[in-house]
Amino acid sequence: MASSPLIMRLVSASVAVSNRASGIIRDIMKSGNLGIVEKGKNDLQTEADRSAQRCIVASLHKRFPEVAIFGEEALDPSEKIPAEFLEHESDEYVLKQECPEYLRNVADEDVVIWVDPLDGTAEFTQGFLDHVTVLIGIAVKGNAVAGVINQPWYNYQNPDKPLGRTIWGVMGLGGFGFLREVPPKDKLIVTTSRSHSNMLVTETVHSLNPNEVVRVGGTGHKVLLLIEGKVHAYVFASKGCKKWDTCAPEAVLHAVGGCLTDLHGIKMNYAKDVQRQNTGGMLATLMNEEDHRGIVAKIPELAKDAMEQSSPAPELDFMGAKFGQNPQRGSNSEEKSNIPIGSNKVPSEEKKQAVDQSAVSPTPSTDSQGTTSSKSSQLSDSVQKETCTTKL
Ligand SMILES: Nc1ncnc2c1ncn2[C@@H]1O[C@H](COP(=O)(O)OS(=O)(=O)O)[C@@H](OP(=O)(O)O)[C@H]1O
Ligand SMILES: [Mg+2]
Repeated sequence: MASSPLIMRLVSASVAVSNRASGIIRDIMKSGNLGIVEKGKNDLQTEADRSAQRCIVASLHKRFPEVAIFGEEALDPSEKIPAEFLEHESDEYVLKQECPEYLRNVADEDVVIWVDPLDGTAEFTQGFLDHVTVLIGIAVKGNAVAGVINQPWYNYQNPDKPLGRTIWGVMGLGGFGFLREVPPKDKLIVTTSRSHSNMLVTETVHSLNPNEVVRVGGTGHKVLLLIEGKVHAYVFASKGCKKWDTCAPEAVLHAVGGCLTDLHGIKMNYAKDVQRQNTGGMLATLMNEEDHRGIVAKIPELAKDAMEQSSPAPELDFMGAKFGQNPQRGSNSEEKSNIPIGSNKVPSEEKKQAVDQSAVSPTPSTDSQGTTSSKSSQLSDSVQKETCTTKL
């Protein structure tokens, strides 16, 4: 039997290796020996970040030696990797899926893999374990086309259910491993950073007149909130986010018809020679291009002036569609056998709901209803509620 196209082999290997990395992260937390190192201001690294990266990069490199892989952590490439860190298996369910036509002949040299072995390190060290994700993003000619988001502590409050989950997606195929709900139509819920906030980050969020602000850790976690329909937009007016933070989340968003751009509305470039920082800030939505651009238009000039203009990825010929015109969208389930988001096999009712969602037109609120968090003093009067999930 002919082997699957490179992209599907990469995704299936990434799903399997993300599960192993997730187990390593949980084991290190259980051991209580986090080995915290301060890389810079407000920038931590733990033994879990290091070990998870060793596992992911070594496993993928062994199987795909010609593919460029960049991980967040600067580690010694010559160090010996323990045998139990190497994942040799692939996810069979991924391999059974059909590769979208436009990705069938991708060559090794067209691909860059961006790895954040533990997104949300600050929250990890503080015990906000459900904010943690493992991110493996796959870019083709600079475009984020496939990604895996593994959440090691999903279901931690429900011991009857399996701990952890793996969400993955391929642009043109769909997104798998999660349930999507239509977000509320009569309000605007915005998510942003919990641990890397400042006046500009906060003011930019408030300029959108949100009814609710959800401050949680991790880029992966926030994009999960977006694709599950718990928030309408993820806004971050900071240059601090890096390519390994955004590549996998952006790819999963693309797979379900969403988009991630800088605050000027320019899409990110994930080619191997790009600068690592997303200096244009970031905006992610699961809206159509017009609505996404509507949010971009509301970002204040002050925030745009403070951010650089990103150099966009070259246009990828995606089945004739351009950025924001990804026709895929639908519903999904945690069960692997269920219909993937983005599949053309989406039932019509689910399709309708999803289309309705894309037409969300936020109603600005003018009354202050009080807030629920200690950050409440920073909120503008229009914000009714600010939330932060509880510690384990
Ligand atoms: N220096 C700096 N400045 C501003 N923002 C930054 C910085 N470093 C990382 N990030 C943002 O931090 C989040 C996750 O990053 P990491 O996975 O590297 O972990 S850590 O929390 O920073 O330790 C993620 O966002 P939040 O979790 O929402 O804060 C990144 O976008
Ligand atoms: Mg990160």
